[in-house]
Amino acid sequence: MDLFPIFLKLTGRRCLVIGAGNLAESKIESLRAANANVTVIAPDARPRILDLAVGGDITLHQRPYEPGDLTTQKYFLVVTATNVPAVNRAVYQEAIANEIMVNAVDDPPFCDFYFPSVVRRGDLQIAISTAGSSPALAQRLRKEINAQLPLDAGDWLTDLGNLRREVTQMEPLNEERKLLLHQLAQREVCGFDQCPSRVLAREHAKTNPIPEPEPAS
Ligand SMILES: C[C@@]1(CC(=O)O)C2=NC(=C\c3[nH]c(c(CCC(=O)O)c3CC(=O)O)Cc3[nH]c(c(CC(=O)O)c3CCC(=O)O)/C=C3\N/C(=C\2)[C@@H](CCC(=O)O)[C@]3(C)CC(=O)O)/[C@H]1CCC(=O)O
Ligand SMILES: NC(=O)c1ccc[n+]([C@@H]2O[C@H](COP(=O)([O-])OP(=O)(O)OC[C@H]3O[C@@H](n4cnc5c(N)ncnc54)[C@H](O)[C@@H]3O)[C@@H](O)[C@H]2O)c1
Repeated sequence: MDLFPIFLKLTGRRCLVIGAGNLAESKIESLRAANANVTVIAPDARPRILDLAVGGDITLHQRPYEPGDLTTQKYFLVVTATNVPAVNRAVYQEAIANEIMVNAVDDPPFCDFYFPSVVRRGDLQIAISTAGSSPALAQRLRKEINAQLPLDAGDWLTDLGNLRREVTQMEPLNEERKLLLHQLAQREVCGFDQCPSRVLAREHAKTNPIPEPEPAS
């Protein structure tokens, strides 16, 4: 299956979850981790989901799904995770009819995207897909990568990203800048002004300065 891998920006986007059980909870958490605006519809909700609703972190409608629920608001994405396959399929049909991306959890024919298995350290995310061939393998690979990836990889990436922004302000977009950025991506980087990698970047900028603008004639 030729799936297209992308990382979506969901901040503030309206996302709807039908069902508030075990599987819904993990989807709600991953949508919230991306700062999505989450609405949940289910007659019974797990305690964690109730807490999120009470805290104002999500909107919860404690009732069964009704046809038309997907169009009361403009939703970007829908996840259906009830324990009633007929409900999940009705939600899928309504989503398709309204061109809304939909995932019926653990029900591949009724998904137009799949959830990956994810290893995360801050902004660094490694998402694993087997296209549904073996979720157990996706989970195993996640655990293996997780065990190998340093715990501070996210902090390091934050410092590296900040230094990269400094470099892109000091040097023009050319082959030398690209080589420097590859070099920095292999080094220790910290937030201090006198960090050796930052000193190296400043020295490098002297050999590759941003050209002066042409004088106006
Ligand atoms: C990655 C992960 C993300 C997440 O769920 O957020 C995820 N499943 C995870 C775990 C997991 N799921 C299952 C097991 C039992 C072992 C096994 O079956 O292998 C385990 C492992 C366990 O729990 O031990 C059962 C299962 N899953 C699907 C079916 C239906 C079918 O195969 O027909 C069945 C049979 C249901 C039944 O028996 O009725 C289908 C899907 N599951 C997907 C995602 C999508 C494809 C992912 C991919 O392979 O690329 C897809 C297609 C749709 C979707 O739901 O998006 C998460 C890993 C979390 C982690 O990292 O730990
Ligand atoms: N939990 C697992 O590990 C697992 C694994 C594989 C498959 N599944 C299947 O996935 C489905 C969901 O699993 P779960 O563990 O999250 O179930 P669950 O029983 O914990 O939760 C089901 C949720 O669906 C809601 N619901 C029921 N009817 C509804 C309706 N008409 N409208 C809106 N919400 C409704 C319930 O209120 C509840 O919140 C089940 O079909 C289950 O068999 C679960």
